[in-house]
Amino acid sequence: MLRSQTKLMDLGRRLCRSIGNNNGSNLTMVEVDDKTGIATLTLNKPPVNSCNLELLLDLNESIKQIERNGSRGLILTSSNDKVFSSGLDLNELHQPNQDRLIAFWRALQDMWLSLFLSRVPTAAAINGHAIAVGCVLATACEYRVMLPGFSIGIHATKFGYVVPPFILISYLSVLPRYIAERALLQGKLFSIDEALHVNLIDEVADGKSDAIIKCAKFIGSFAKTQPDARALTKRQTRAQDVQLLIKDPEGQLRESLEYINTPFFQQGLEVYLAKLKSKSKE
Ligand SMILES: CCCCCCCCCCC/C=C/C(=O)SCCNC(=O)CCNC(=O)[C@H](O)C(C)(C)COP(=O)(O)OP(=O)(O)OC[C@H]1O[C@@H](n2cnc3c(N)ncnc32)[C@H](O)[C@@H]1OP(=O)(O)O
Repeated sequence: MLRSQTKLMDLGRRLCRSIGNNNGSNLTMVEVDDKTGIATLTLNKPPVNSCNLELLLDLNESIKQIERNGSRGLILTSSNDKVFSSGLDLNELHQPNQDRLIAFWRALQDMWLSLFLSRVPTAAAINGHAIAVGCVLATACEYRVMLPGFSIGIHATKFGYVVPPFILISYLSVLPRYIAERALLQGKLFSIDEALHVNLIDEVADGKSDAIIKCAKFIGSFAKTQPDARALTKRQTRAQDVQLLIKDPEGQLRESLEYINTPFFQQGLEVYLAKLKSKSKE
């Protein structure tokens, strides 16, 4: 092999370094680009990145790991080329074991706070459908780039789910109130053109690598800012949004659990899950 070829291969190997998140699972993967210092955090729970307890814990650990290792930014994406995330794993909510449900909802609240308040610049390369909490993951980031042909939004009310305040806030942090309210009440899923029109997403990309490049460019726009000043300013800007969850996480947990355990919610969920299963068998 030519020396120049070996050099190129070494460079390729050096460009992205995988870092673990200490728990040895592959539910999320983190790779840091050695050149830019930007970490790509990939959701990797087949088939559709539905967020169960393990994925939420793993995601939270990876976000913290990225902050600890001094990465310059975080790009959230998916290993599935059709689905960014299908939202909460509905099996976690259906006839739940109460201890697991408590752990699950705590993990959801904690993960959202970690991502929403992350010290580093965050961007989502949305390379597939981003449904309900899938959309919440994207809106917790500071910037969104999406590929055409997919849907994004929170359609909970269509299926009889009330949305908890932090999910509401993740919409209100990127959309004007009247648009957020209307979309939530309609249970609307946005096409890419609609999402771009209301600024639910910032840019359209023509492929995953293009989306990652655009996200990296956004993160690069903070190169001349002082990281601590940026992080503190972000925290202050978002302080009101997180007040409820930070001041009273257990109260928020209790309210959600009470609602999830109602026969009304459980019956509706049963019908929805059956529909989802029969659709996937068509
Ligand atoms: C006052 C306080 C109130 C508190 C209230 C708290 C409780 C309410 C919570 C309200 C907020 C809700 C948030 C959520 O995130 S709920 C999740 C909503 N998500 C969905 O509805 C997505 C459903 N899925 C789809 O539409 C499609 O799967 C998708 C477009 C994402 C992909 O389609 P595709 O054709 O590629 O894949 P399949 O549909 O064949 O799915 C493959 C298998 O995966 C299963 N699946 C899909 N999504 C989920 C899910 N979210 N949870 C669990 N399982 C899911 C699907 O059934 C298939 O399974 P099988 O292969 O086994 O049949």
